[in-house]
Amino acid sequence: MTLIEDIVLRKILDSRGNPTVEVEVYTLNGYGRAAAPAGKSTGKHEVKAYPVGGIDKGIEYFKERMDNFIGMDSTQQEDIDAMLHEIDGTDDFSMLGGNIAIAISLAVAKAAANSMGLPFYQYLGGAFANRIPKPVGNVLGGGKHAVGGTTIQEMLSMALSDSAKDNVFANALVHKKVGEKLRERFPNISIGLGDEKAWIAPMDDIEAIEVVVDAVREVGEEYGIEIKPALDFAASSFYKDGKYHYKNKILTPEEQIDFVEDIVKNYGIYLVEDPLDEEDFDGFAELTRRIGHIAYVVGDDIFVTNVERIKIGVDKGAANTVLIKPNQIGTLTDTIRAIRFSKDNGYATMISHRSGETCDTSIVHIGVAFGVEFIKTGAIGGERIAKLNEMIRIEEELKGE
Ligand SMILES: C=C(OP(=O)(O)O)C(=O)O
Ligand SMILES: [Mg+2]
Repeated sequence: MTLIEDIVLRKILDSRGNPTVEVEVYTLNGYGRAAAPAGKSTGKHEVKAYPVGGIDKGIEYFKERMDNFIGMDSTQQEDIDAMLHEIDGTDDFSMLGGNIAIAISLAVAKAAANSMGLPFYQYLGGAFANRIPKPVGNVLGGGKHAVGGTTIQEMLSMALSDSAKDNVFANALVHKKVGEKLRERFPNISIGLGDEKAWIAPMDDIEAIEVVVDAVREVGEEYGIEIKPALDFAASSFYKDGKYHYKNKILTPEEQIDFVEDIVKNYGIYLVEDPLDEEDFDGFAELTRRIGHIAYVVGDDIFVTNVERIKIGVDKGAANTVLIKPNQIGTLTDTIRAIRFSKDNGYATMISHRSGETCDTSIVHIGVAFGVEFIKTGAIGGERIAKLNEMIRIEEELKGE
């Protein structure tokens, strides 16, 4: 019943209007579909999204080797993912493409879940899959995701109540409130949205942080919900020649650590992602010593969902939270290993969308299945609300409503 009968790959649009890959897997009585997202501020150590020659080349490469998968049991995820590694034959998916690998890997798992009549999160996590990660939503930003915005890539709202529904709505209200503040401040300028549908405005980083911190406080007070501000610096994007290049200043690595520490302490920032360059494990460790007791220090580009790199972080005490992006590593098995390894070593986890997205909701299900603490998947926007609304549905299901 769970044996794979067919696999279909196609090119579809992502939220930036670029091509991405969607995969359908059929068993005798089940079906699963998954699509890959696309990063823009990608980590140097991520697997290759596509082989040289692009998406078409990767699809062709898979089709020539698809017979290996026909007849395999879709419930044997480790075997499926081992086969993906085997047909690729490299350690960075540079022949098949990590995006094609992850879409196949997830579509197989979804087909298995569907064949067994289970919701995806329950198939993956079993009876104890009952906690919804807290949503962390991008409300104002810049970096590589927006021309003319802040240097810091993302300024986010983290609603922390026990209700996923209230949290999702609270983050959307913070987004709205930030928009109102920007319109008041820039009455004669058109204000836009970046790749993740966060606002973009011509402000320096501190001005923008102040707008977000105020919006978070006001919405929190109005609705009686605990909401905290968070930042994703994506610092590798503006680290050049040993220095951090902001719009209005250039900082040495030591000054960057002081700057992040000051911001966290002065503005009550509860989570900082990629505050330093992706190779600076020692800097991450120093910053974690200084602020790790009051804030989540998250590694994205530095860890790239890769157990080998997370292990270096654990050994050095770098960061206290791991960002989980399935397409950074290319298979569901490797993603789950990264989550488990992080948790076993006392790190928190945050599963994440990419700046280029589809309406695929797999990250929500993985987050619920494995007790991931946070999920970063925007505050508004079609491809973002696809995931946020899925959280609301799963919460209802878990409560038996
Ligand atoms: C979501 C992010 O951006 P991208 O997908 O462009 O890497 C991020 O840096 O956390
Ligand atoms: Mg990031």
